[in-house]
Amino acid sequence: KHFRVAGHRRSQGRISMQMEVDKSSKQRDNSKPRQTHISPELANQAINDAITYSGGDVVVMARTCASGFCDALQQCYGSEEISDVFIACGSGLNGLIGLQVAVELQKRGYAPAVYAAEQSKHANFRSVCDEAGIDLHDFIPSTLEFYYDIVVDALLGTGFDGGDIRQQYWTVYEMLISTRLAIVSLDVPSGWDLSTGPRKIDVTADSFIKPEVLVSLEAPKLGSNVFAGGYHFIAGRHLPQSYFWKRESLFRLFPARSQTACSCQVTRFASKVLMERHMGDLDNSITMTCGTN
Ligand SMILES: NC(=O)C1=CN([C@@H]2O[C@H](COP(=O)(O)OP(=O)(O)OC[C@H]3O[C@@H](n4cnc5c(N)ncnc54)[C@H](OP(=O)(O)O)[C@@H]3O)[C@@H](O)[C@H]2O)[C@@H](O)CC1
Repeated sequence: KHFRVAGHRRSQGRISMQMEVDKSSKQRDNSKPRQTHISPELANQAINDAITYSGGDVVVMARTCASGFCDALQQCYGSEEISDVFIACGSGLNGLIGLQVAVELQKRGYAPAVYAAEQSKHANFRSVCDEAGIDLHDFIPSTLEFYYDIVVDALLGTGFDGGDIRQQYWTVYEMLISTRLAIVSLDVPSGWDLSTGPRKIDVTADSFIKPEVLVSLEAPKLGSNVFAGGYHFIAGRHLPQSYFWKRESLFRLFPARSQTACSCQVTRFASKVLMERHMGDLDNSITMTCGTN
């Protein structure tokens, strides 16, 4: 229901979707190359501006991001299909949003459990989890794959320094690399470089996180260009698209801005699956095209 389709029409055996776009699209300068992912510098600036937009309150910002993240997760894994969600949180804002994801998922009928790798810089995880009735772990259960259906990766985001993963994170990081459960990553898959994605050394060793779903916040980061999972959403959109294309050339236009809902999916495969869900059973022989791909 969050995938806003303005209308569709059949022509020459194809269905083309017209998606709502920001009014800012009318001001685009088409002489500049189209850019679809933002640089680390702009990503970090966007964090501060998103917080300012939220009245300077990181918890308010985190809740908005969490709500959009949960919309995305729910579109891929409905609460009637899965129940137990293991959420790995780091000490920064990424982890704070992970905590808010747990609270939101609990309200939506899932059974989330939180793992905190390190003490948070932003919240008292114990009191939030106790108040919401959410399990808080300080260890990774050896039976993880037996008890949980999916894993949320909210460990390291744009604040990852690009160096070796600190020792406190090793156990959970190893789990995220080796688990057979599907991973839903928040903003940036943990350990990925903001510009290039998984580091070369990790790719060579085939030792990096491969999420099935990626939920970018505000805008996709350059490194997510190499994301090869099935579904890529954007959520937590505090800032208008014009914010990005004014600062960094042109930005791909996404469907109309919504603060809480995940408002589009970036991956082609996801488009087809989601459109099928939204439009009912479709003839498989019909090729679908989507304005955002
Ligand atoms: N982009 C956007 O548009 C928006 C982004 N937003 C969100 O904000 C997040 C960024 O928040 P953030 O700055 O708190 O960074 P994040 O990644 O959560 O924390 C990093 C933590 O990890 C640690 N750490 C660092 N290196 C490490 C290492 N090698 N090994 C181990 N640990 C390491 C580091 O510790 P420190 O070095 O500081 O002691 C710090 O505590 C971003 O991901 C997104 O979710 C929203 O605000 C909305 C707009």
